[in-house]
Amino acid sequence: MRKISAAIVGYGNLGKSAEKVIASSSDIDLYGIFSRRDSLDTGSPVFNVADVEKHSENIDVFYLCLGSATDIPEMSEKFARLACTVDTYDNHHYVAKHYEQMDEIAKASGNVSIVSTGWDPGMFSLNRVYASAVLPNSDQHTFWGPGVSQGHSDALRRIDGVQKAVQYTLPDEGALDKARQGNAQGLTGQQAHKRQCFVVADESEHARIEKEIREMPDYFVGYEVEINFISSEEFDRDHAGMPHGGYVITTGQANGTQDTIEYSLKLEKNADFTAAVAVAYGRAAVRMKEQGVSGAKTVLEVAPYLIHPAPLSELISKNV
Ligand SMILES: NC(=O)C1=CN([C@@H]2O[C@H](COP(=O)(O)OP(=O)(O)OC[C@H]3O[C@@H](n4cnc5c(N)ncnc54)[C@H](OP(=O)(O)O)[C@@H]3O)[C@@H](O)[C@H]2O)C=CC1
Ligand SMILES: N[C@@H](CCCC(=O)C(=O)O)C(=O)O
Repeated sequence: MRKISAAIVGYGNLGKSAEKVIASSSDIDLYGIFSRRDSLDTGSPVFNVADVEKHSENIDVFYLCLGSATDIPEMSEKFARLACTVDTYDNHHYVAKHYEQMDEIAKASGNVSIVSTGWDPGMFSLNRVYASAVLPNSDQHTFWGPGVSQGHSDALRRIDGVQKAVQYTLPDEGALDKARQGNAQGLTGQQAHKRQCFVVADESEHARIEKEIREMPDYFVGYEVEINFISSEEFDRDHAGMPHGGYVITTGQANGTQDTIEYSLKLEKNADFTAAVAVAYGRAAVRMKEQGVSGAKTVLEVAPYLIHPAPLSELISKNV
């Protein structure tokens, strides 16, 4: 069978992880990496994003490993005109708008754009829907962390004057217990998490940067936010890891009897897992296009077998 020809767009944490996942996927070849920078520290072919049209005939799917805060809204449409795309866009507030915009372009170009893959949105979205479908009057809560949110860290790094930054999402353990016991009705995500930031910047910029963080909609407004300015040395020493994870907890009743559904992830490196999910969805994008589908799709609309490298018959006999 012909291998899928894939390209990575953006070579940050996610792009680097996607490169490794593709290298270990026997059905996918990496055509190259498109970046806004001219040179990257990689053995893979590197091209400038400005030249993408020259290469697009050779590419089945673009993995858009770009930041959600500003890159995806500004750059994703161009790639959907050229081939299938997969992204991990995670600003929940604007997912529906992003989906609509990508749908229009992907339909017009005859491609499939799978939006907002990864784990949240992504695997957690699937689990929220599976659980609420079978327990319709349930109480459902999502908890993240403790761990590094790449989306929030990227948003911090987009602030003028920020040299390095990371954001840890810290769940309220008491709220987590209450959700497991079915006693957390009305609890919001903002009440259940604290956002802890470590930022490297010139001292003269601290006050302005702190204000911009606290006033950033969708990412920080409404949360308890802790901001720590630290030295570049301390940052490199203490904040190199990228663990994360979390839970989707659903409690409710089926026919008057009590049920709890819990899906959990414990990730040593957020970027590696997120890339693994995105790369799997690239398979689905290419297969759906071959089946005559076009337009944008969320993970809710992609049949599970389409993301798996094994044939459907094998999956049925082993797993059903
Ligand atoms: N849905 C989900 O579950 C998840 C989603 N995500 C999403 O993934 C997005 C990307 O995260 P992440 O990879 O950590 O973000 P990064 O900040 O590491 O990378 C974002 C972009 O910045 C550019 N960049 C990276 N490093 C440098 C550098 N040293 N100098 C200049 N530019 C650089 C790259 O583009 P270029 O090569 O063009 O310069 C890259 O594509 C997040 O915004 C988040 O929304 C992440 C985890 C989970
Ligand atoms: N989209 C997240 C993954 C989900 C965790 C999360 O949303 C958070 O920590 O706030 C990320 O970018 O790391």
